Amino acid sequence: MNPNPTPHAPDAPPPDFSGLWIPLVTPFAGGRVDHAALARLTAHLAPAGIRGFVVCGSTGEAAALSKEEQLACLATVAAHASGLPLLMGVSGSHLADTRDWVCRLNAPGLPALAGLLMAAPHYVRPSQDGVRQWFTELAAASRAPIVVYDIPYRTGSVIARDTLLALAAQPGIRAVKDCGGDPGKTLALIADGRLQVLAGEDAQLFATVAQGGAGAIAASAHLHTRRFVAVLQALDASDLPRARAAWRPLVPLIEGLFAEPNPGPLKALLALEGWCANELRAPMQPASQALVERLIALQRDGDLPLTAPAAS
Ligand SMILES: O=C(O)C1=N[C@H](C(=O)O)C[C@H](O)C1
Repeated sequence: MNPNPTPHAPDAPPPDFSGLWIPLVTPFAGGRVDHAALARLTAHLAPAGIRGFVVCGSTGEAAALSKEEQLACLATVAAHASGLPLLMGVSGSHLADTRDWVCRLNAPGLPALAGLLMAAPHYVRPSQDGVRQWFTELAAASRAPIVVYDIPYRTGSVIARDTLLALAAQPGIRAVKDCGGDPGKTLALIADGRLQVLAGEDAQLFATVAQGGAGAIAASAHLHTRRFVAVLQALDASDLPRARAAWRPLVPLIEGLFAEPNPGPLKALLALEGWCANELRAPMQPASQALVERLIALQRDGDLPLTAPAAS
């Protein structure tokens, strides 16, 4: 495993996105980004065996952050990530504006990015030709390689299997975060082998990696981080009994964390552990009390006590 994917360049070795990536929450306090909490959480998670961090993904409530806030989050995470690689979330629906943002993220003076986690254009629902143009033009504008974020239930844009396979021919497009909800597409991409397939639905982590996927981007892994890493390591070692034993206790937790819109339930548990306030930006809402109580009971009565991530 290459420990530190390098920015894309024609003569550079292909970057390696395998392993576990944590899409960080963005802590808020009194309506502002709480950089002290973000720094503490980043520093705490970095030594847990993860591959790296995603800054400003959907879990990071990027849609509710200004561009300046996003750059400030990137700076804070870069300063506390112990040199781990960083992916920056990028989304939009205005091609020229998004290209400008991609260029800005690649500018000298900003933390070097291992890649951009790039969603299909949201709301506008272009044809597959339009989807291809979106990724092709943005990849061409980026020095950092692209991880295609396939998440039709958030964007409204389906990225068809053939479109992903066509995009795989482009040197700047190297991986996919798979939330596509199509097991056949997942398997076809793994079999094709040109794009590294990262599970983007936490509940799919085991199946995707067992079938040959390269890793996962999983919000749940803020909690019990070392156990998530152990699942991937056991799968990598083809040790199915060990992988299953590590995985099964995580499943009810993952179900609970996604029973209401992410990152509401996750932030509630992180707040109970003292990592951040239980605060989201509207229109996102904190998790319901009923779900929080269910999650607390799950942790209290199950195999996974609610503890600080690095100690789990
Ligand atoms: O921010 C992310 O990246 C993730 N987002 C997904 C979502 O909420 O749609 C969940 C996944 O765990 C990672």
